[in-house]
Amino acid sequence: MSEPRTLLAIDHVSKNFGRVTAVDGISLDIRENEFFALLGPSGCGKTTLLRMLAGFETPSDGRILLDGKDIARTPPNKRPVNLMFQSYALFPHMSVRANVSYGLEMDRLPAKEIRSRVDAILTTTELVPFADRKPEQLSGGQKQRVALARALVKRPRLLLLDEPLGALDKKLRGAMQLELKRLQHEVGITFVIVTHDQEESLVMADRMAVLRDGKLLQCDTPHTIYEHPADRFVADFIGVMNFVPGKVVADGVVAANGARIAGKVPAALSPGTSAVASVRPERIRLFPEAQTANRTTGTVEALAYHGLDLQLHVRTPLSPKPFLVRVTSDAADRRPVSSGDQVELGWDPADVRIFAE
Ligand SMILES: Nc1ncnc2c1ncn2[C@@H]1O[C@H](COP(=O)(O)OP(=O)(O)OP(=O)(O)O)[C@@H](O)[C@H]1O
Repeated sequence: MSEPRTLLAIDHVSKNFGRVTAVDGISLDIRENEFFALLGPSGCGKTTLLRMLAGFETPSDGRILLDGKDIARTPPNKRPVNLMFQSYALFPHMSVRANVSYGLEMDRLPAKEIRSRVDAILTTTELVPFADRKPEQLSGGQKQRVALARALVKRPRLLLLDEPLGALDKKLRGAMQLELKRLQHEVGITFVIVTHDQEESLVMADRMAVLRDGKLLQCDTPHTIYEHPADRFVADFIGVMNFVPGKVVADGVVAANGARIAGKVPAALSPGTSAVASVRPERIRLFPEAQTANRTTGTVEALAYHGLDLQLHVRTPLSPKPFLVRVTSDAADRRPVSSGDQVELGWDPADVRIFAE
């Protein structure tokens, strides 16, 4: 397979607002035709970074290269970049078609070309039946698609989306996540989306960057970030993780109560240092086979059905917080458990991740 081409190179970019460093020396490459997510808790600097890509903020330091050309100081309207706002910013008095045509009319394109481009994008976004309606006559999801159509019709090299699904209810969000991904692949435009919703990035992104306090913690595929988080913060922020605090030994961590959790110790952690061993809820087995290396017993404190799986909270001697364990409903049916039961838990050393405290 050929190497993916870099469309946008963010090179040691920082942004200070007075004494606040909102973005702190971030470098990352975004590839052509990629669905890329910027993710992090509130205040981590993701919106500021997006605004610098759009041209609404100028970096205090560093370069932003689009196709190798530094655009850090190019005004927004001179960049082949479009920003879709969370509020959609549709013109209320104009029809869907007029909203979508507007940008091309401002660019003074020939009427025939405008018509064919607008028709094509209305079809892609499944808005043809609503072309003559005003925004107030549309549902939230339809408005979102109009905003998207309006941004895409200009054929930007890069489309920036700031919390694009933030205004939608949970069920519609799920549907639109898949819809957005489909559209992105269909139009072949690079998308950079900002979100604080880790589930959303896992579902949609080809690759994602996790930010905290203006710094880049990890940039990779959702799968790698989920399976091999760079540090404890990422492990905790993405998905659910069980943590066992303790001290490093050669081949694992010894918990406070003396139990040993076997796992691969990162080279940077020398024996005797404080660390946490961690394991995902779906990697834990109830009533494991005898040879399972890591095991503990605990008491079921609570259980909740989530359709396909059952989530258990199990109090163990390993950590102050109950372990979260996810078992399939099938497995739970074969050997039912209820609140108050004593259970055995087991997991493999290969599923253990060890981090500095
Ligand atoms: N114009 C500004 N002047 C001063 N400080 C700012 C300005 N814009 C952002 N900041 C600060 O920079 C930091 C990063 O803000 P930013 O909006 O980029 O975060 P965010 O990750 O997008 O957060 P949220 O998810 O809450 O929108 C915050 O501490 C914020 O208060």
